Amino acid sequence: MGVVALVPAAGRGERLGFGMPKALVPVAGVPLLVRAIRGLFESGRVRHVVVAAPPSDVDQVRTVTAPLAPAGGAVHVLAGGAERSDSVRLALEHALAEVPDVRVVLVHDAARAFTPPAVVRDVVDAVLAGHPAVIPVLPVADTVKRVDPKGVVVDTPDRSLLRVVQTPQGFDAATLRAAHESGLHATDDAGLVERLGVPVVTVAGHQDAMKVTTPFDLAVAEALLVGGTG
Ligand SMILES: Nc1ccn([C@@H]2O[C@H](COP(=O)(O)OP(=O)(O)OP(=O)(O)O)[C@@H](O)[C@H]2O)c(=O)n1
Ligand SMILES: C[C@](O)(CO)[C@H](O)COP(=O)(O)O
Repeated sequence: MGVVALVPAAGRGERLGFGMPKALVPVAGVPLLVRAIRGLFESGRVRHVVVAAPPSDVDQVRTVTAPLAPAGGAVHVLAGGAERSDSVRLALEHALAEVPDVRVVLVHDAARAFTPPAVVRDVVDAVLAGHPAVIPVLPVADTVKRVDPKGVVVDTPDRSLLRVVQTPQGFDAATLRAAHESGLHATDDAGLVERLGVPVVTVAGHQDAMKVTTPFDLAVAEALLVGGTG
């Protein structure tokens, strides 16, 4: 099937403030990165994962992730870059060079460690059905304002047309490669693809796929586990 998942995991986790790279922070004893990779493999759609690891922790990441791979698959680990987009680009280059017959590429934040495997399946299946770019999204629950640089409200966008964007984001391999070779900048990979004029379609995300960014998010993640849904 040729599905490879890139996992940017090289962030420092400064907003979490745990004193170690966020991907290695344990929740109930299991690092976020390990949970994220397990979810990808449990989807049944992914055999190869390429992790962009914190440069200081590449060997440790190799040790903890190697046993996670299913038969016939592998977890590849390399040093990530200065920005998330650099980490994704490095992982993509590695995947295209080292993993045979890559047709679909997922990009999945290690920080979205509790993403249900069903979301992974839905994204992969939509790409395999012919969509070049697919992202999981949620509706916006709050009223949203645009403000000017002084914080004065400019207007109130129609929130029925707004979505919160999660990962994994799925792409056909050629589309993602073109996006990362474009020299453009965006805060997510779909943002690069959009700017190439390629249509990006949405599937339903899940609240458990939240990005663990702050200590509050970590507390929510721990509560999810206690509640048995994480
Ligand atoms: N140079 C970077 C920066 C981020 N990431 C990854 O991109 C994902 C989303 O980034 P974010 O949640 O913002 O993580 P951090 O950059 O670690 O957060 P902070 O800004 O608080 O340091 C994370 O899995 C993170 O590890 C990465 O691979 N390489
Ligand atoms: C890719 C992403 O998780 C989609 O919501 C998000 O854009 C990552 O942003 P960050 O600022 O690099 O955490």
